[in-house]
Amino acid sequence: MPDSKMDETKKKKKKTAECCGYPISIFFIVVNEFCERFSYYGMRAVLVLYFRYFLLWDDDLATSIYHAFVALCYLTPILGAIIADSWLGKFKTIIYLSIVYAVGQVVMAVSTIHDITDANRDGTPDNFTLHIALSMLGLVLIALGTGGIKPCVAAFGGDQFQEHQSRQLNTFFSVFYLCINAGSLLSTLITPVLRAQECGIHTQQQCYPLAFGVPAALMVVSLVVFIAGSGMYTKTAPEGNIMGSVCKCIWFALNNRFRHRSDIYPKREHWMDWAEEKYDKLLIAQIKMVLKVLFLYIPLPMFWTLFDQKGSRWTLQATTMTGDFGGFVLQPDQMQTVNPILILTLVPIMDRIIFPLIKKCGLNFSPLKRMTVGMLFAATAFIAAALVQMEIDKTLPNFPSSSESQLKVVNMHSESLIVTVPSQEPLLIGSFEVQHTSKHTTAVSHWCFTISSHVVFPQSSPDYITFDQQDIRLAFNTTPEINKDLSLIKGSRQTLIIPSEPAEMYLKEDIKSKPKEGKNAVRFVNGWTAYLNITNLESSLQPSETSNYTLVSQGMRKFTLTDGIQSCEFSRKFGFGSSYTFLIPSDLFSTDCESIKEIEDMQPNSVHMALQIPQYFLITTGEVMFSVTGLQFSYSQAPKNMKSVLQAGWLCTNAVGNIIVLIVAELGKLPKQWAEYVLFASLLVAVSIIFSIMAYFYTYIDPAEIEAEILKQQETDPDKKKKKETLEMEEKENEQEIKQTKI
Ligand SMILES: N[C@@H](Cc1ccc(O)cc1)C(=O)NCC(=O)O
Repeated sequence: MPDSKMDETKKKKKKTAECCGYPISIFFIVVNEFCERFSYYGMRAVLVLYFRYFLLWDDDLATSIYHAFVALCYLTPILGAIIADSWLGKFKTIIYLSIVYAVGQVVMAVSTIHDITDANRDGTPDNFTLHIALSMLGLVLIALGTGGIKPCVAAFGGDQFQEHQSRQLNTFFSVFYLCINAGSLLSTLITPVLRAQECGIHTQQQCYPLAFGVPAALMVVSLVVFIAGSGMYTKTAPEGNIMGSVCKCIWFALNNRFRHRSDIYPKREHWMDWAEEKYDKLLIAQIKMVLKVLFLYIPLPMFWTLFDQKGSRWTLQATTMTGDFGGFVLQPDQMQTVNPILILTLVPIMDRIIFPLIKKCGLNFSPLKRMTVGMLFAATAFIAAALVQMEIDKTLPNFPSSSESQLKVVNMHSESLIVTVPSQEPLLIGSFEVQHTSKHTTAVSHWCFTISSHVVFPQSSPDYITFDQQDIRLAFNTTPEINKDLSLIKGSRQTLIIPSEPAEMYLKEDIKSKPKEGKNAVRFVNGWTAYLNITNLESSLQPSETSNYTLVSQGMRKFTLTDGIQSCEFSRKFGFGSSYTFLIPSDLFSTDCESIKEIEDMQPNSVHMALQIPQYFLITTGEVMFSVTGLQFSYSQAPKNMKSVLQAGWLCTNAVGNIIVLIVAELGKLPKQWAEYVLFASLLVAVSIIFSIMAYFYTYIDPAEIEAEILKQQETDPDKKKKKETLEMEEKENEQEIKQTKI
């Protein structure tokens, strides 16, 4: 009896312990997956912050390395699958690669301990090279581990089920997906909190070691749980270098087909049948099964291209919205946790209610149909995102185009001022002219000119619009008229600060996009007669000086202003994404900071983050239909000895999707974000139509049945023995050739 058939028979005969119809070993596998996903997503949640604020990389480098790491995590599954199916088997591969993974997590956690190189005890590492080297080593090990075990764990879980448990097998993939999301949800909530703690041996710093240490510990737990179930698993042994045989067989078929390209040779049903002269029918049939599924996967990366943008584009969209939900405040990046929360509710609803209902209605909602509908849901999610974006666009400030400049004038002089700019009506700006709005006074002694350079200043240099003596005139009631040469940078917003001594006026550049991460940009103009120290600002402010912007989070923020002798406190509640210039008058301390006036440079965000819930709902419904079904489909349609390989193929669609996101992000963007969302939605609709046509021609198979059928035929086939002998002889010849070449 052939080995493979013997394994199959053994599997059928072996009675596995069951609970409610499920093999007990499944419990260890789903707990293992929960811990592993906790470890992976927990580490990922704080990774960019670690790059940015611990290693002090800039935004671009931090995000590029982050995306490269994620892409690597989805490319390594193919390696894990080859090791499992051809060499070690799934069980050993999971154990060995989990050890690599856990070591990687520990190395990563160690790399975040600032004290290991902080000899001067100033709270910052002294040897960044060591921290970078350790963290890169850690990340490579993690990518190898997490990607390597990923295709094996799902397939190994599937292997635990026996033939009579096909209903339970389908449920397993849903439960598996639930565990992934429960683990990731918990960790994305917990690790940022751990990071926000302070810890350290010599100095107290943000606690990255804890934020990375807990995921490392969970990975060790994951490994221990998996080993604990060791005695209960059904383990299928690898059948030699299957990937090598597959490649050789395909190569032979292609070559043979080419050699017999003339019309005199009779056609064969499939191009792989040209390998029949040399290779086993079973292997050819198995390769055909895998190729058929892999061909079907070609359009799938487009789904992931849209799906993975919820972590980037949608989070950026959230930074231009407000997250005040009354009882609690949601930060823009926390909005992503809506996805696993919805998964935890939608998977049971789909499995228990929606799919059975569809079945009851007599509709055949086959896996490939589900996946197509999932893609359409994702496309609709992007239409919803485009509609939200249009609402946001209505509230965004009118930023200058690349050929325009915007100028604002702030008059801190004691007299009113008339400003004249060519082709604009002269404007009168009172001294600290104020409108009383609620508790705080709002200065209205400013406004914006939007100046199109090509219209008003045709003689200007390419980068600057230069106001010459005649161009801008500032007239006070008593002071003589002042003319000023000003250089306005094209595409920027600038503020002309006129201090108490107007001749010392100067330009200060304004923020010209929404502040990052939904924060608020604030700055102060010092109208007090001496230097001032203000909490949260980098350095003290000289008289008449304007500080750079500092970013503050949403909520009540307190600033203490002191000149070294006197001090007062100024508090203000901030929303999301606003920008303010605070004018400090000369009566600051006598009014106990009450006289500080604010200029709203940029309105706080007004569109609510709750508007993103429909798009999250749609994309998550799409994910349940597409991803859970895809996982199940990849397992059910794969031959017994190539289950991990097809799982890896499935994960590869995700890697390609991620790479497309990277390319699209680098290539030019459409001028309007909503248009980009509509473009992506249209592309996915087009791709899902192609996929549905491909799916229409796909015939579902039962690989085990086909394999058994072929084996039965081969028992009675006299040619088979001959072919096997030829194959073995050729392999020997090959080996000898290699030996001789070496000599
Ligand atoms: N739904 C995702 C998991 C997830 C969790 C948290 C997020 O902020 C985003 C995504 C999922 O199930 N992915 C599959 C996997 O194997 O990780």
